[in-house]
Amino acid sequence: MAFTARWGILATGWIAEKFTIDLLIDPATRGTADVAHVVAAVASSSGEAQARSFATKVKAPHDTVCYGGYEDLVKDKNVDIVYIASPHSHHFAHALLALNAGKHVVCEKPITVNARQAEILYKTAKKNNLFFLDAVWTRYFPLSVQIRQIITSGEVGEILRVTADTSMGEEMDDLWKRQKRRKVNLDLAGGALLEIGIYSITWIFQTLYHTLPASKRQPPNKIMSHMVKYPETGVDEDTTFIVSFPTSSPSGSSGRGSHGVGMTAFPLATDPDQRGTAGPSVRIQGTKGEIQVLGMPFQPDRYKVVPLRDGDATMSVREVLCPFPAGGHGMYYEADEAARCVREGKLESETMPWDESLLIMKVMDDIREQGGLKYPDAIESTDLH
Ligand SMILES: NC(=O)C1=CN([C@@H]2O[C@H](COP(=O)(O)OP(=O)(O)OC[C@H]3O[C@@H](n4cnc5c(N)ncnc54)[C@H](OP(=O)(O)O)[C@@H]3O)[C@@H](O)[C@H]2O)C=CC1
Ligand SMILES: O=C1OC[C@@H](O)[C@H](O)[C@H]1O
Repeated sequence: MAFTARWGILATGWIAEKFTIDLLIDPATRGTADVAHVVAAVASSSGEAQARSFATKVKAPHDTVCYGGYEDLVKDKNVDIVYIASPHSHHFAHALLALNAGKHVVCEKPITVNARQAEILYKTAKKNNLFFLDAVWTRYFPLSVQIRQIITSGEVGEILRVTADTSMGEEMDDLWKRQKRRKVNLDLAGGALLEIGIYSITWIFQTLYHTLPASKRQPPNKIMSHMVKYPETGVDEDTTFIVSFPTSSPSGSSGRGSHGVGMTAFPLATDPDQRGTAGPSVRIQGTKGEIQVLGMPFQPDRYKVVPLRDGDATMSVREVLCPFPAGGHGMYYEADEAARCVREGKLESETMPWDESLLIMKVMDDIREQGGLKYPDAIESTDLH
């Protein structure tokens, strides 16, 4: 009998819609039989009518309860897990609200503005015996699981370098002046690094750090970066970084270490013609070959394993397709992971342990400090007024 997770959706913006539609897709379509999901409630800070309109738009069941405020949602006894989909400037406050009301939490990326806030959330989850998931969706894709397995199998050798580029090809003034977007708003913790650079960091961490045995994982020993600001608002529009690790994957025994080169930008494009002619967005380079990830780093749907030529004519390139079943966006994989963890009484997922999530926030803090990107005190603070 499948375990059914009862979800409460906090906020009704762009990603909340994608996530909720995915939750409503029959898990059988992706071969999942052990967990299921119901959308128990939806809350909008813009009022109950907005929550109702969202529920109708995503085709939530008629008995989905709609609230005109987040405080009511977290009190709902029929909600097990709250999905936080507000801007990241507000994740700290909203996740704390849910944890203090005794709810498990799945929080959109980046989980907070800085590591200090993330640390408080994880401590609170632990103290209250609640599950908390850093919902950086790509990590939970079968494609990511398969790639991590290929690395740990040793097939592509010792991984020495990873490059990852998450750049959207968007016009800055259009983003800001015409669309008034959250993504470039300093008050909402906008900027390329936190918004999309986190995917480049995710690839660096899930390949160079997470694939090591837990006992051999060590924090980066060097972080270098270059940041370009968007003058209108002061957020970063273009950031490049190198993150070095003392040991290399998969064995962790080599003294060579490894490094990841991450790129992220709004005005430049990873895939300028949207036909993939620029090549892989992520390259995971090992001593016996490499894995090339195709498609944008946040939602890739295929990868190639390319052996290093060593004269063996039998070696060939293998391309693996990982489509998203039932027309889904791919967010159901993180939902399934959360439901499984809650069913098993786990507080954290092995796919994204709390200490790794915290380390990623620390790397972003470091890069921001190097670039002089500070957000207003109101959203960097750990005090809630
Ligand atoms: N995993 C992924 O692929 C993606 C993740 N994200 C992440 O999800 C979060 C939300 O992004 P997105 O959906 O694009 O954002 P939107 O601006 O589309 O939606 C955010 C929603 O948050 C609520 N909200 C609460 N407080 C505020 C506030 N002060 N200002 C604005 N909105 C507020 C509003 O909902 P209401 O009025 O109903 O309360 C609003 O609609 C971000 O942290 C982002 O990084 C974003 C895009 C893709
Ligand atoms: O997090 C994200 O991933 C998907 C992108 O389309 C989106 O702009 C970004 O916010």
